[in-house]
Amino acid sequence: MLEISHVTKKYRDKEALSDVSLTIPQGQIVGLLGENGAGKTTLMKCILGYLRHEGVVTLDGEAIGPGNIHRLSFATCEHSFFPALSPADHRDFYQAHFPAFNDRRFRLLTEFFQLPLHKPLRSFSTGMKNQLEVTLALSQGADYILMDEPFSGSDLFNREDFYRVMLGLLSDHETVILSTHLLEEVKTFLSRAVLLRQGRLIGDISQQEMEDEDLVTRVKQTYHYQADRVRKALSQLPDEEG
Ligand SMILES: Nc1ncnc2c1ncn2[C@@H]1O[C@H](COP(=O)(O)OP(=O)(O)OP(=O)(O)O)[C@@H](O)[C@H]1O
Repeated sequence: MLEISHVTKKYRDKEALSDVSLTIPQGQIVGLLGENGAGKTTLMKCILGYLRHEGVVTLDGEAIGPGNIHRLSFATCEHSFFPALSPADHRDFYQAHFPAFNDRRFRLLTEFFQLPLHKPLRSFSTGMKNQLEVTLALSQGADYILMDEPFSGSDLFNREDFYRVMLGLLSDHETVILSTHLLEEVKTFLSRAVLLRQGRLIGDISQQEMEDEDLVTRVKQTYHYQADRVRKALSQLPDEEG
């Protein structure tokens, strides 16, 4: 059980997270949703202990630290790997550091994404780098897998097929916390959707609620989506551009 209690994070005078509390049991696929700048990445980094913050994050009652950090993995869209090393080099590094590393899963996912195993990452496209991030996060042997917009740069077919492969791979004790803007694509398989706005937790939607009401409609209502903002923007164009 991951427990986030009263987490507040300030970057100088900017409050990026305000008193966020959330309990995430094992086995859920949690969508972390919110507008640009809502605090999704910041929350993931606070969970992982990468950022100093107020409040407490615990895993099965223990603060996140050297004794349990291996139980969390992170696929970041900021790219965390060594550009001169290949996927195979990264696999060796992970195998040496994470006793529960799942090599079968690594091979399956690198084959699925058709990632060249022996080329340095500097020769990879953005989508390929993200795919390796996801592959390693899912192969580490963690039971809380955090993914921050993992599909940016991946084409539609790779994303849709990947969701299916991921759902087939995950075991009951694995939890995925997935930050994404691709609501339409993920709404069918989320077990829960957590909504952030301006650093505050403003919604926690269960699977049952998502079955009762379309997630995209609910999100638009929650964020007071301004349906006429496109018309307003276009109406400000001079005639010759319109
Ligand atoms: N290193 C930083 N220094 C100062 N402010 C920051 C820093 N990182 C993030 N912020 C601010 O904190 C807020 C939350 O940012 P964060 O990256 O967590 O949002 P996000 O929900 O992940 O956004 P996006 O969907 O655009 O990736 C934003 O206002 C952002 O400008």
